[in-house]
Amino acid sequence: MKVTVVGAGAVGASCAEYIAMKNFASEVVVVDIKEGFAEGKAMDLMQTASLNGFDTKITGSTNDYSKTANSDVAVITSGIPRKPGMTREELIGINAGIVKDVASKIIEHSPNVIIIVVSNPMDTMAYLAHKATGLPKHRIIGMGGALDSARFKYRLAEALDCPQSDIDGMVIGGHSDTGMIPLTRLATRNSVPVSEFISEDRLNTVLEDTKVGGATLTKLLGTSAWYAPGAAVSSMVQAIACDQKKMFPCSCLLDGEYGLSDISIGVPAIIGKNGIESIVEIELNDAEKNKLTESADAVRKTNGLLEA
Ligand SMILES: NC(=O)c1ccc[n+]([C@@H]2O[C@H](COP(=O)([O-])OP(=O)(O)OC[C@H]3O[C@@H](n4cnc5c(N)ncnc54)[C@H](O)[C@@H]3O)[C@@H](O)[C@H]2O)c1
Ligand SMILES: O=C(O)C[C@H](O)C(=O)O
Repeated sequence: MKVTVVGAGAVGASCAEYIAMKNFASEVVVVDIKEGFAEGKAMDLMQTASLNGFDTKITGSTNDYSKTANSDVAVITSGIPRKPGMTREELIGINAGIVKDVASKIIEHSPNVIIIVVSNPMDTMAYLAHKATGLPKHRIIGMGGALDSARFKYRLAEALDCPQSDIDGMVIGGHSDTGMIPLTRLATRNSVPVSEFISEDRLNTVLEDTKVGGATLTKLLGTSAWYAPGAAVSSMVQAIACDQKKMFPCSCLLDGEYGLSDISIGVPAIIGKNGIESIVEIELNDAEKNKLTESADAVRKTNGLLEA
């Protein structure tokens, strides 16, 4: 399994590191536009191999996509991150051009690749990658829901004062401060609804904290987060590499599922060797359906900016 990671910045490097640490890929090629940066990150990471016990070969390249040839999976993290006080949507002006350019270069050298889009605003960037490459819809996946769900579980475990491993929960909808839909009704602690353990008010606080999870970290760090994003991407790459058929909420190009079409937005999907193996249509109640419609309207509004 050969994996390309475009963008050797905070998220790209974290993603390459977690992929290597999980030891399922033979090769990771990191690409960046900044001269020598990807080569430097790759060398630094390779010098952890004997310490951390992995055999994955990590190499770096300054914008030479021939090095990425025949990648099975490519992760797009290139682009600018937000600063405190910004929304992800404000990044579209710079990131759209970068994602479009990078996606075309990737498939030029790896025609059978599965692309995972990370750059923000992620749902719109995934949609753009579909439009720019024309790849079959199962081969472009946006990463957002896996991260948002991990943050939801973190917040739930904090509220219930229990280990995160006791918690199950999922966030669907757009990967934005207002568009995320943490499915509190379906969240459980060892199969028991979390509402049995905490009050409705506390659950609402968990919901709101989850939605602004990225903004909270951006305020603390001065730039956006990278450890959990890198870990979330590496889990999705592993699901493809090992054909795990694992369910992740992720941004999928919809064709009638959940009553939505021609939009990429977070819904549960089975991820395996073909990328998106299938989309899982769970029964939502009316309130959840309305939230998904509102979230989709907001993503469409951002998609509209691509034509501007
Ligand atoms: N979807 C998510 O859940 C999620 C999570 C975290 C971050 N992000 C997004 O990921 C992106 C990267 O974040 P970061 O913190 O790693 O930023 P960063 O600034 O640390 O790294 C971005 C890297 O992209 C490189 N780059 C820019 N243009 C390029 C091009 N044309 N080709 C190759 N490389 C190029 C830069 O040189 C830089 O090294 C941001 O848009 C951020 O908002 C998304
Ligand atoms: O918050 C951001 O801008 C980055 C990313 O989308 C995140 O959720 O961490």
